[in-house]
Amino acid sequence: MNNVIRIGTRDSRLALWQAEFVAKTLQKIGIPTEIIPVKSQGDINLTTPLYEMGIQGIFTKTLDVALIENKIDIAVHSYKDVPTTLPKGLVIAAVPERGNYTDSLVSKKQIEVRELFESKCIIATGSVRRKAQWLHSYPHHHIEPLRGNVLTRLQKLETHGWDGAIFASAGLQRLEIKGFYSYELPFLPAPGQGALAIVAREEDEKIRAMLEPLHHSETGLCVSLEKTFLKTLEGGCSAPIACLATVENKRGYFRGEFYELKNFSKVYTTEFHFSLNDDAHQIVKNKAIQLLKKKKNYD
Ligand SMILES: NCc1[nH]cc(CCC(=O)O)c1CC(=O)O
Repeated sequence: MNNVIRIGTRDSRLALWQAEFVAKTLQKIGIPTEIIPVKSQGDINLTTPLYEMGIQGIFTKTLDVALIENKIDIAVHSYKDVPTTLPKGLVIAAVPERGNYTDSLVSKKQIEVRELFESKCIIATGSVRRKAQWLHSYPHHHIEPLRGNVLTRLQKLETHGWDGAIFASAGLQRLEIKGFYSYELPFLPAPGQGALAIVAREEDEKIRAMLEPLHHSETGLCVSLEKTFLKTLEGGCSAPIACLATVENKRGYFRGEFYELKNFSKVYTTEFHFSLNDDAHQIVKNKAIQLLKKKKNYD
């Protein structure tokens, strides 16, 4: 290898922004980079809802292969798109500081809270988590399926008669979306939302060392706890899952929930503090198992 880090990324505008962000950060510390965009299966098939495709890591697979075949040195992903288990030989080498982790409702017209309660609104989202959370709050609304990258989804919102669509706030901010109204929602996010994962080959010590300055350890801990929560629950149910770990004044705080698939009015929630010295992963695992037991008692 010469000294240029080859950065692989999906070719959506958001993915390219994120890869360029990592490239700039590396350049600032004197490391030259080259960006190599790659098309992913998740971007090619835009009609099937993701949760029906039944493939883990649909957005990351092509880049995993490129890494293993040594065509790129690192892959930059949205952390939430990275499956709970990476292919053998690959590791998350760095997690930069998290951006905005919230979801936002985006609309063409201004929306008043009163309207949400009084009207039968049509809201578009392709995410079963967002659908569950939205219908939990507004059971009288209708959800329309919506897939595609951020810009495609905004174009569809522009041309359809929907009242709004739900997006990750981080994506809207990174692409500096203008011309729409947007409202941050109080929902718990998808595990890892708003954070990036920089994946490298496990054996590539040199690259891993170069990435170390980009790692934000609090973000790294929080998002990996969120993935542990997801992984533990995934073993026991296929329900929509949301959670958020935060650290304030050296103290951790975790909130998690999952929804009954056939009845979104039913939600199982947990919240607890964790200390940064504890085995926080074990605590999260135990709390997730307790939550699954609660569901079994109810069934
Ligand atoms: N599902 C696709 C995806 N993966 C990451 C983001 C945005 C950035 C992030 O959440 O980290 C998005 C767009 C969205 O959910 O609206």
